[in-house]
Amino acid sequence: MNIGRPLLHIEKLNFAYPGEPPLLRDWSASIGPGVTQLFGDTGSGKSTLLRVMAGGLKVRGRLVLCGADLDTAREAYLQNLLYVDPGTDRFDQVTGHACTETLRAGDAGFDAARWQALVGTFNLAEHIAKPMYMLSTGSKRKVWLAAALASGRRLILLDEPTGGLDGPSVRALWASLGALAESADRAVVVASSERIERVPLAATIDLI
Ligand SMILES: Nc1ncnc2c1ncn2[C@@H]1O[C@H](COP(=O)(O)OP(=O)(O)OP(=O)(O)O)[C@@H](O)[C@H]1O
Repeated sequence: MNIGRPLLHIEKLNFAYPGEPPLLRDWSASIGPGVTQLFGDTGSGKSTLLRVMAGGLKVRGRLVLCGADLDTAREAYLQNLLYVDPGTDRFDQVTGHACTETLRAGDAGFDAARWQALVGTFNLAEHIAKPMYMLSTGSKRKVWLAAALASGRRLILLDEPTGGLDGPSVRALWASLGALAESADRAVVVASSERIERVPLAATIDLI
């Protein structure tokens, strides 16, 4: 387990979808280095909370990532994180390569050798030049995961990352997350409705 300085501070968040009961009520947390699991049943709000952390939903409260306040330094905040909504159609019309270029833009710490190795392990070589709309759900997810796992950004947000993945890819994912679990200055938040037992967790956030 890593005990390090928190990278993401979350203070008194309040959020409700229009016409729905609140999902977050004065909710605060700190995310430190290593792997943190966001755990909860279906519908408990895991995906919503990731979207909030990624600055994609308007909330009341405060989010500060590596000293950058989402409200007052939005660009600096977003520059430090990587998140792809698994339901997005944002990349459908571009190739896996172009998608990766977008996800690594401005990321000085992006590890191109690691990315190349992941493309091999994920069996993506024959798909990476195709438009994303042609890829299966699992292959699309692998393109995003390869970019995320090779990223040098300080906060990586993964929503049910094993969804649609074959066995070897799931093992490669856990191996990469196992290495990130040792990190002293980078955080990964993994939303999952199943308890993670394959990597040592820095923390678990239970959404009940
Ligand atoms: N765009 C939306 N508008 C209104 N309600 C929404 C919207 N997105 C999600 N919800 C509701 O918010 C609640 C939390 O959903 P969310 O997808 O965040 O949960 P989750 O824990 O990620 O679930 P799952 O494990 O099924 O992905 C659910 O009741 C859901 O129906």
